[in-house]
Amino acid sequence: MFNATSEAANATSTAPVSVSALPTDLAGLMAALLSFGALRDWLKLILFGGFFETCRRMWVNTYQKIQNSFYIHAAFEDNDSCYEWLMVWLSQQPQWEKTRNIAISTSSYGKTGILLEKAEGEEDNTTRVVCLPALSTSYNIWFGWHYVSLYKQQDENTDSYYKRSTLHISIVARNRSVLFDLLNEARKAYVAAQEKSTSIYVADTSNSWRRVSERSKRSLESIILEPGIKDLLVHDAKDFLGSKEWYHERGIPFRRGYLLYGVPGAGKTSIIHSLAGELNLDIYVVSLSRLGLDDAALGELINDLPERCIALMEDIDAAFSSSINRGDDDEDDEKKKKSQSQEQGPGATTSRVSLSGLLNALDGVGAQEGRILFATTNKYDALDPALVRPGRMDLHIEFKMASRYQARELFKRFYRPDHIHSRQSEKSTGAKSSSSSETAPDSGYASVQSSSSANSQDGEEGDNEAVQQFQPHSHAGSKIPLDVLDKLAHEFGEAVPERVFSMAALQGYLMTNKVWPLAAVEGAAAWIAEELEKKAKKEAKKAKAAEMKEAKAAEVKEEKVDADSAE
Ligand SMILES: Nc1ncnc2c1ncn2[C@@H]1O[C@H](COP(=O)(O)OP(=O)(O)OP(=O)(O)O)[C@@H](O)[C@H]1O
Repeated sequence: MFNATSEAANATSTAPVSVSALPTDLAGLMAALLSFGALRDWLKLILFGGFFETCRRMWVNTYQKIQNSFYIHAAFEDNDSCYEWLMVWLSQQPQWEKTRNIAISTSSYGKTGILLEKAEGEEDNTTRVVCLPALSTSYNIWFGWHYVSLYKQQDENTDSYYKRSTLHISIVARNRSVLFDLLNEARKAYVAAQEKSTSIYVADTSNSWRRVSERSKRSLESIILEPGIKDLLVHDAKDFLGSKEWYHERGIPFRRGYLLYGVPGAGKTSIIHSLAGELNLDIYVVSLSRLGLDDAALGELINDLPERCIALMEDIDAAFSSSINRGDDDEDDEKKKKSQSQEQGPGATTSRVSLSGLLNALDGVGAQEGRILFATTNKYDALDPALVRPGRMDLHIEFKMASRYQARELFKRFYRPDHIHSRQSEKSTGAKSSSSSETAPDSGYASVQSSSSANSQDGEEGDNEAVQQFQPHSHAGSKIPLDVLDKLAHEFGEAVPERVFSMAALQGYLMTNKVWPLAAVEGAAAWIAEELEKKAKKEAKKAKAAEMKEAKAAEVKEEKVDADSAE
């Protein structure tokens, strides 16, 4: 039966048409074409197919139009601040907690996220994790009365190792103001989460800024500088940030640069972090010696800085002169450089940024307005005058070795009872504070030291030796009365020679007597003598090395003269 039918069909479709019978008019032509069975079927298929496709497209277009008239769509790229605001906001939404398909990240913001439990044997744990949208997954949540759909998508077209992703948001709303309400709320959540920390950004391999960590804010009181320096910096930076109009009216580029120079370990980096916390600014670290960074990439990075931020360039001298080392540590640096070049392979250079590239990036046409630049160096004289001229680096501040005043204040701050520390930090964040002249109740194991002070003055110090050797790395601070503390601080200040040790070195020494102020004072003279001896040895070694180098150079010169005269 089947064969009979198909044969009949073949007979119809393959019937020969004589060429002489070909019609000449259009109707005849159509009739002739339609006389081919297969062609007729194809035509029907095309007509029906076309009809249905047109209907489908009309439906999709109409649906999209209807949807667009009810929805607001917005896209947020992950290198933009808005993206981070939304992540913080999202991680705080109660509805978000019920989401089952999520991405987990340890990059929490401030106190957002879930605090993980301590592992066995671990003393403390501060690791928090946040639940973020997973890639290629749709989520629906409510923002007030508005239905919000979220979708995170990865950009597959980028060549770099780090793939960008974009968060798409659709809100059921006829008015765009809802989107801005959401952004306002997200930003507030972000600022609140950041209240006690500063975000640090660095450039990734594709030259985009990426938030890599956050640091707890450090109070300005914890940085001890000569009187007036901190105030100068804080007032100058605050004044600058509030003077946008003033700059614009006078046609002066709205940028400010600070150059902090001087000995290592004097507090240059610390004051920058502290100031960032005080001014509520994030820090963008520009690493001039990053492999692969060239003039164009640097310009791009500087242009991409947000309007209010701190751009930090540490050791700005090192980027332009490979022969420059950091002070005393010539040998260490030489070793470091060698191992770096071995790691990076042959032919790898530390930086391809030129001085003119940096100058252009700093104040070229595209340079971001409103940013504060902080540059640090240990080699002030090695810097090109063009780099440090006003307009690029407006304020130059020298950081010296510790004075007696600084040593005294460091001691007081180091051993101050904990409750005064916390009151001070409350004060620095604007909370109520009480008089600092309050005396702490003298109890607890640190008071063993106080009594030991009395004992030792009486010549009975043997019994406490074992206690003193135990250096508890605990959370408890000293509980010494403030008047005793002042007295000990004065003694410590007197023992420390003026402008010989860095603040970092003094802090390092006090760390060896973490909760024993008296032991710190008593041991200061011995420590100082030891350190001075080490310094003298180092100097002598350095002088000898320089002498040998000179002698070798003279020898080579002599040999050359001999060779020339022999010729
Ligand atoms: N003036 C200071 N007041 C309080 N602490 C200080 C001071 N200077 C240094 N320190 C302490 O010493 C350590 C090193 O300080 P910091 O990194 O800020 O020094 P630096 O001048 O930036 O050094 P480098 O030039 O090597 O980068 C920090 O832990 C900091 O707490």
